[in-house]
Amino acid sequence: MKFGNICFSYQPPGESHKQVMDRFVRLGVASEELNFNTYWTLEHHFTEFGLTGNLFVACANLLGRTTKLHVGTMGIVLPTAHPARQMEDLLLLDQMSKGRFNFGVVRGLYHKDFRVFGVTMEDSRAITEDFHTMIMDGTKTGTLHTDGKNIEFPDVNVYPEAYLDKIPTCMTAESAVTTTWLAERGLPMVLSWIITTSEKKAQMELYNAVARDSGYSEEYIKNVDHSMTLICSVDEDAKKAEDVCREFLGNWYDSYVNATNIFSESNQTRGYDYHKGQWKDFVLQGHTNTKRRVDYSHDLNPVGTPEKCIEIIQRDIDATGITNITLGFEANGSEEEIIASMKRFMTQVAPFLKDPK
Ligand SMILES: Cc1cc2c(cc1C)N(C[C@H](O)[C@H](O)[C@H](O)COP(=O)(O)O)c1[nH]c(=O)[nH]c(=O)c1N2
Ligand SMILES: CCCCCCCCCCCCCCCC=O
Repeated sequence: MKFGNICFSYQPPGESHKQVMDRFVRLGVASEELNFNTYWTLEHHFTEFGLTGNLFVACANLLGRTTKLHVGTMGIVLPTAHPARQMEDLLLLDQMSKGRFNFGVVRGLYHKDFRVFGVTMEDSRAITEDFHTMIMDGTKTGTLHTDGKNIEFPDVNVYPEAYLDKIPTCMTAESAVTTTWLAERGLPMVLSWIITTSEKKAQMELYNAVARDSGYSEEYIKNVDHSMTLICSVDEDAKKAEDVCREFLGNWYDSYVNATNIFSESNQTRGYDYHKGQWKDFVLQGHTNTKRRVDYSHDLNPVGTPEKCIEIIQRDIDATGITNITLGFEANGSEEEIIASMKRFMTQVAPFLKDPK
């Protein structure tokens, strides 16, 4: 069983960038002190939704301040930077952290990122698949090679060479297309926090079926290091746990929707059907009302008493077989509440979670 802390570096109303960034660093150090295995960062640009635009820089700082903690990205928006630059950054962190960096990637959801970095958003899937393959192959051979479909450059040796024989990587998967692509390669998925247990189970069943058809053994499939993300607040007083997150999550969810234009009815961007369909379902369920959206989020995630948190997480473990659990304590708002929830999780929840039945 592995437990991680995921930190958005979201700037809530009334907080300065300095306060957000100071907390971001302190939560990373606290994660090691409280014996979390991992600390995860997210890449967002140009809005208050996330202040960490360069995750290699953010992770370098946290890896430099810690000695055991594994630090990962969840994830690098692969299509928006040159693969040689990303591979150099990856290899430097792998070497300098002695293998404590996890290269987690996403294909991106935010139109501003693509507009500013000069990439066509509708090409995000093809570019992500291309760049991820060339970078991970390059970490093994030392040479970065492109077939020229999405980017053109001569074969280059990229330094330093990898510290680890196999650098850990993962990719966030919400749609069946990404799930399938990862399964065909036996690569780890990061599952969403805002889908039901049965949807997580179905996603794992799809992955496992495609991985089998792609020739991976049952033993291999059983040991792929998938992770699931969850929002977490633990308190003996269930209502307090819910209320302490409510204001923060209400603002965060609004900021999320405002940061991307993909959910707008007039948006015609191809390649995001899953997200558009999910949002349409949410609208039909009344999630344009922030309170209802937060209520739904609370129903799906471990927010409440230790017993409720154990029940919800164990349900997902048993349904998916995933034992790499990444939690968003940041939803608790203040550093005091966040740390308190992290401590209660590690003493009153984590020790009681069991491997899948
Ligand atoms: C847990 C988790 C974490 C992230 C995301 C989503 C989820 C569920 N996404 C959104 C991401 O770019 C993308 O839209 C989907 O996650 C992947 O969609 P597909 O499955 O490829 O369709 C995301 N996007 C982004 O630009 N920066 C990020 O750090 C993240 N992190
Ligand atoms: C500051 C928010 C606290 C809640 C953290 C949520 C943790 C689980 C979800 C992590 C990914 C959410 C991604 C949303 C879209 C990404 O750009």
